[in-house]
Amino acid sequence: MARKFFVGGNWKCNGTVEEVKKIVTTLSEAEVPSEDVVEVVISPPFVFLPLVKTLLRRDFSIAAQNCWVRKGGAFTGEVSAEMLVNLGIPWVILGHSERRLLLNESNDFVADKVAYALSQGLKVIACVGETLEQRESGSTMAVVAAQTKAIAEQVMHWSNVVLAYEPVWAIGTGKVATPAQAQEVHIELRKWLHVNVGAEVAASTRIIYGGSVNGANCKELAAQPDVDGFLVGGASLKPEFIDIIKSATVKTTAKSE
Ligand SMILES: O=C(CO)COP(=O)(O)O
Repeated sequence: MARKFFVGGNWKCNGTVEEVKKIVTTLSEAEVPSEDVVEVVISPPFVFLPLVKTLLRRDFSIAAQNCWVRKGGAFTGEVSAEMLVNLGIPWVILGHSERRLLLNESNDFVADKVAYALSQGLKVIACVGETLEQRESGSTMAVVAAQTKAIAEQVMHWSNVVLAYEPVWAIGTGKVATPAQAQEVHIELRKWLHVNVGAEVAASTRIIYGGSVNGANCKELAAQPDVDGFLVGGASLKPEFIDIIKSATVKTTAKSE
C-alpha cells in the first residue's frame, strides 16, 4: 500500500501572533506538491491553534503538540482531546522526547494518551527515539521497540497513527542522523510492526524522521525507502520548510523511474 509522504512542522514553544501570521502567510504563498503527494500538518502551540486554523491554507492540516491523558475535568493547565476535537483540530503529537525527558512522561503514560486521543477521533503523531547514551550503549532498537510496544498494546487501528522516529541526540542539535542511520531504524521499526502487529499495518504505517531536518539534508533522507516523511522543529519556522515539503517529490520521481 502506498504511504503518502507526511511533513509535520512542530513549532514547539515558539512564536508571537505577529510571527505566526508571517509564517502562515509565507506557507500560503508557497507552491508545493498537491495533497495527493504530500500531507502537511502544522503544529503551533495551543494558544495559536484557533488563529492558525483560521489563516492556514486548506490543503494543510493542524496538530496540537500534546493533550491530556483522559477526559477533561479538574486538571489545571491541561488541554483535553475533546477540546481539540471541539476546535476542529484533527491531529495531536504525543510522546515527544521533550515531554518524555523534561516532564517525565513514561512509555505507559504516552501509550495511554495515544489510546485516549484515538478514541476521541484524533489522529496521532506518536514519537519514539533514543538518547545519545542509549545509542552509544547499543540499545537504540531496544529503546524504540519498548516505546513502540507500549503504544502498540493500546492501538487497535493504526490508520490514524503516524510513527515519528526522533533520535534525541539529533533534535535541535544540528547533528542530523545520516540517511543510513535513519533508514536502519525505520526498517527495524517496520519489521517490529510486521512481527508484532501485522503485515498490513507494517506496510501502510508511515514512519517519519525528526531531528535537525533542513532544506539541505531533506532530499537525501526522503530518498530512503522507509523514510515516509519528516517531523521538523527549527526549520519549520523558516521559509526552508517549503523545500522540506517539496522533498516529497523524491518519492514520486523514484517511483516513475
Ligand atoms: O523535535 C523535533 C520535531 O518534533 C525536531 O526538532 P529540530 O528539527 O529542531 O531538530
